[in-house]
Amino acid sequence: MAPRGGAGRRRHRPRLRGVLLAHHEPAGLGGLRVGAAGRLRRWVPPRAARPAGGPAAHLPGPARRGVPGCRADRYRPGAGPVTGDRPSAADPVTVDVVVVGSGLAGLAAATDLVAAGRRVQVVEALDRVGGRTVSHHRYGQALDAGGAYVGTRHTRVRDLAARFGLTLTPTAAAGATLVDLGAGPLRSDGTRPAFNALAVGDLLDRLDDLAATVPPADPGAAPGAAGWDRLTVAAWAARTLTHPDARLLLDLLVRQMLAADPAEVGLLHLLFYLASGGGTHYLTAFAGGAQQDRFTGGAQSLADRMAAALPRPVRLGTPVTDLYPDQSGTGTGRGLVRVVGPGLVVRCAQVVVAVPPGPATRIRLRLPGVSPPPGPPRTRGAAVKLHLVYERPFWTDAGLSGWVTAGTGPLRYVVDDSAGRDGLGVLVGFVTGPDARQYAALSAAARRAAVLDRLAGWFGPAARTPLALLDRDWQAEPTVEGCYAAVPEPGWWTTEGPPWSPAAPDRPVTTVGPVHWAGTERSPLFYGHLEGAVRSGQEAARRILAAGPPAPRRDAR
Ligand SMILES: Cc1cc2nc3c(=O)[nH]c(=O)nc-3n(C[C@H](O)[C@H](O)[C@H](O)COP(=O)(O)OP(=O)(O)OC[C@H]3O[C@@H](n4cnc5c(N)ncnc54)[C@H](O)[C@@H]3O)c2cc1C
Repeated sequence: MAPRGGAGRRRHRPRLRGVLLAHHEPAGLGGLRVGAAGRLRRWVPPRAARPAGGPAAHLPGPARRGVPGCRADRYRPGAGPVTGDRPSAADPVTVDVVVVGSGLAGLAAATDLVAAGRRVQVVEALDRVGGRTVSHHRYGQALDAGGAYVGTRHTRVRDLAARFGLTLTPTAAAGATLVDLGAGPLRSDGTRPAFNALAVGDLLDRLDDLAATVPPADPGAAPGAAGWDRLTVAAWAARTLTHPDARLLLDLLVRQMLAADPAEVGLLHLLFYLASGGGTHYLTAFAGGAQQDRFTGGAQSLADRMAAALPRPVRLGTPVTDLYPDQSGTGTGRGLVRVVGPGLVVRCAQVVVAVPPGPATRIRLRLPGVSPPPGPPRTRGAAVKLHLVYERPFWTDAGLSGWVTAGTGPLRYVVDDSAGRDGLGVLVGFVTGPDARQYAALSAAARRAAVLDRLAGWFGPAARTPLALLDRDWQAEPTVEGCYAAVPEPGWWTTEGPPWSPAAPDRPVTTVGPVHWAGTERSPLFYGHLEGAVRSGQEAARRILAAGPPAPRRDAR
């Protein structure tokens, strides 16, 4: 084994401590920071152009350089126990399982495999763990720039949180919410816009009734699947919903839940998502619903703790590029896989590829009989998440909860993530779908003006002077490609999906030979949620363990 902290070791340096956004933001959407004088400073360098060729050419420059955000010293970017500066190493390190990706799916798989005695190496493209969970700490408060909320039914995430000593904070909002459908804000006592109650009830019942006919494990088997898959949600609404309030609410729901335009989403995908996640009421509810709690110390703390508990440090800053059959082994060394990336060669019996569907297609599979990974190949989800930090939650003075639902962009949703009424005020905003694409194209000044003008219109002039305004564009993440989760093109489910069916030989499966695909997009339950990610990782580990103990390796180290 290569010595830890050898010549190639790059120590983690918290060079951007206190800075929210990372280097992989695109040109035109860097991190924004409001200075003491209230002026907004741009501090994130624009995205570098992609150089041609090179071992990691499939990732943009900043991703190869590594993205800061890792806080634990035991992660060793670009070095560590795996060794090697020798992609052709004749005698690379051998483990039982390599897990590609250190999001919650990969870490859940690694945690279970290690608990069962397997030697596991996690390899991560970025210089931090957590994937779509990223927490930043400002003014003593954790700000979740990615996945944040944990629902009452998200039992696997809750179990892991308890196991790793983490606490959850309820997100319940008190006070009136605002609804702005274009003619200025209206107060509402519920969390949903005060629409025509009959139209709303009818819409939600219809959606839930249709979703109840969609088996999450095989959406294509639903009686109406063929027609629903190619029909967009927008087309279905125009055809079926007569009340304008029902159409408007459906539009808002799709933008909120899927971060996509209803004209881009197939009806079957929406119904599957509802069936997978627990239905309209559960998915849109905070108290008692899918947004019941958030991690007190930030959602990334779960990934940080899971990674820190692994015997082998996560190998950071190393995008896996290829899976090769191992040619060097003899006897018991035969049948192994070589997992290769820049400066990385590791040999293993099994591989868990716990990366989102888009990036997964860029890992070259050179193993005989292993087909390209299944999964929605293209995604239409697009999200920018913002945090505005204020000296206090001043909106509560007016009896407001901090919640806003807007019919026009850029900010479609605002929620209150303040720790309490006596501390700092934290508003979280979401820009989704086509709004996110337009927002990302604006200059920094124009983005700031657009956000603060909107908030001032809802909460008054005090909204114009945040201590900090931070935004993160998930469209630009080369290791994710679309958020919150992959939204397949209309027609995908009945032609190529689902991405997990183990039974049907003519369909893609999540395990082919020694390769197991995981990630929230491989989970029939709670697809797109933290819970789906954990379940998929645990399922990959279960399949590996069910296959029996690893063969003894005379070359094992
Ligand atoms: C803005 C936003 C808000 C969200 N809000 C919520 C919420 O409130 N509640 C909720 O339940 N869910 C939410 N989600 C969704 C949730 O965050 C994801 O479902 C979940 O984190 C996905 O975990 P994963 O492990 O499947 O994938 P990821 O977290 O994407 O992890 C994949 C990892 O693989 C790495 N990787 C990619 N390619 C390679 C490679 N070639 N080699 C090595 N490593 C590679 C990536 O860098 C990444 O670390 C949100 C997501 C976003 C973006």
